[in-house]
Amino acid sequence: MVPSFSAIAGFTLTASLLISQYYPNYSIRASSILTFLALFSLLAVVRTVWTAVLWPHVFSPLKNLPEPKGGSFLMGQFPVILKYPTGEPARGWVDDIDHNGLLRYRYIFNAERLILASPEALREVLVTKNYQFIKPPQIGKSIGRILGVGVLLAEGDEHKRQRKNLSPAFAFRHIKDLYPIFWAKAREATSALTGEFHRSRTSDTNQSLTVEIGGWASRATLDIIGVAGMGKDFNSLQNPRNELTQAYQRVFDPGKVGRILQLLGIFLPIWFLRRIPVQRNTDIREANTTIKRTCLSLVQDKRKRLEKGARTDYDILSVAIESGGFSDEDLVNQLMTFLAAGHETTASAMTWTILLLCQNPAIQARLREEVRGRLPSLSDASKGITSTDIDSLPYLNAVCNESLRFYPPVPSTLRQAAHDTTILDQPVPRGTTIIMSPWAINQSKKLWGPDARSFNPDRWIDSTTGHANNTGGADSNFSFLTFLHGPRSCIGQAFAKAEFACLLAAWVGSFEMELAEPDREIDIKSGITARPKGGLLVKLKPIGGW
Ligand code: HEM
Repeated sequence: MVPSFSAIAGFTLTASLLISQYYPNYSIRASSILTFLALFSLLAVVRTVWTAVLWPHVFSPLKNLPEPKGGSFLMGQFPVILKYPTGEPARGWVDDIDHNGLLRYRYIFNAERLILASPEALREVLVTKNYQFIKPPQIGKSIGRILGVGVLLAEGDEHKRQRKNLSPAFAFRHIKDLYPIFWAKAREATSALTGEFHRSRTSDTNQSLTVEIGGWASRATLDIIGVAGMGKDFNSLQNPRNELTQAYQRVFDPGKVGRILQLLGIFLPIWFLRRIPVQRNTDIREANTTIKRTCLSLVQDKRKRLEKGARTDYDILSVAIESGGFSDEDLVNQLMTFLAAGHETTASAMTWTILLLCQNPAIQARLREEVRGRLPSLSDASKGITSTDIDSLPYLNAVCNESLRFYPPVPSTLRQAAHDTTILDQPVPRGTTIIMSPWAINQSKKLWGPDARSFNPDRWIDSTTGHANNTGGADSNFSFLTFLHGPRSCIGQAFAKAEFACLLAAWVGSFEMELAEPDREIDIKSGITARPKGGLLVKLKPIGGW
């Protein structure tokens, strides 16, 4: 195990103080500072030569794995990774390089990274040896302030315990009762958009309304997780300037400074980075205060209600309180996790789907026909929907699945080998970073066939029966990685799919949609979730008669 730079700094500081005190002849100009600097520089150079040159090029057991051609001697593929959106380089490598399920690439200063490129490799890491691979600890230290230190960041037995206590809230028998809430919020979003249309309409020629659809999606999904997950309506659809919405808006857009801080995190301790006086750090601090305060008041209100003997609710918060397994501080952390993990992801899915439907007007029209033909009108508030109404629409579900395949909201995620282990019999040293890229796997031609990179909802419909199929035609479940698999897969998958289908059905049934800037090239904004860079401007044209 190679000592970290901070360990080297600690060691050399102690050594130089001792040398100056007891062996002054060996110190540099009798100065402990100069001795420290000289010793630290020497050890830092030795460490760098070992980790950046000798280990990856000569000694590493991973050195013979296939890797992308043409990396820099010292920086490997880091320049390519930096240039393209998260997950994009891996998408090419998984298909273009011959491999047996594992690929290696070299990151900054040749730090080795292993891409899992086959269903077998993914199964081993996500299921068979799940707890041998942890989330890299620096993730918790950096985004933990926004994500909360809850089930998403817990490890080992602690993760098992938390997941078990939270699981009842996500069982389908409970999620199915939430469809009416999802539908009601979808209706509210649609009428808010229609209201905007009427307000902005200045003449009869002004037939459509241009909106940044990603912002609307985020506010709708934040309100949904509030009502359905915590029994609280944040009202961000009605009030876009709401404190919580703004807090998330700021932190989910890291900008250049955020990305630089993230890279510096590889070398410098997080406590130091947090103290750098840049706006990004202020934004995170303020967002953390707002989000924590909101979650604490939710926990306190819910506890009071339950103590007064109110009927037990079955939202995530009530289930977590009733399990008895969480202190108030734990509960605040869990709520922070669900708020963050549970709204930005689904909003990203909505945004990409609207883009795809604008780019494919025939698919949009076919979906609208199914929705308007089979679901009750949104304008009739007395007519609710059930889970069966939504789940029995084959084309709606096909479009949702295909969009989640095509643009997975989390394009890439990381693990780290907790100790020396193997994947597909390949020795993997402790500390190796493992990359799982839903984007690369979901669009791999090796796994999905030659049309893997086309948006084709029909792959999710059985051509003979016309019914939905659950595989999209892929041979393995592990070819669809959007929610991962195994004990650490997305706990909110059923929740997400249901709210996504309801929102999409309501929007597509109510508006014709086209891109406001059809010639603009869509760049992808990197981050934990992927979004179109600069937002997505869409022209909405309300269509009556439903
Ligand atoms: C389309 C929407 C969504 C997508 C694509 C998605 C995707 C994911 C992915 C890929 C992970 C695994 C991350 C990792 O381990 O590296 C994950 C975990 C998680 N997701 Fe989701 N998610 C979505 C919606 C939701 C919703 C709505 C909720 C809550 C209501 C939620 C709660 C969670 C939680 C708590 C975890 C951590 C699970 C664990 O570690 O045991 N997600 N999600």
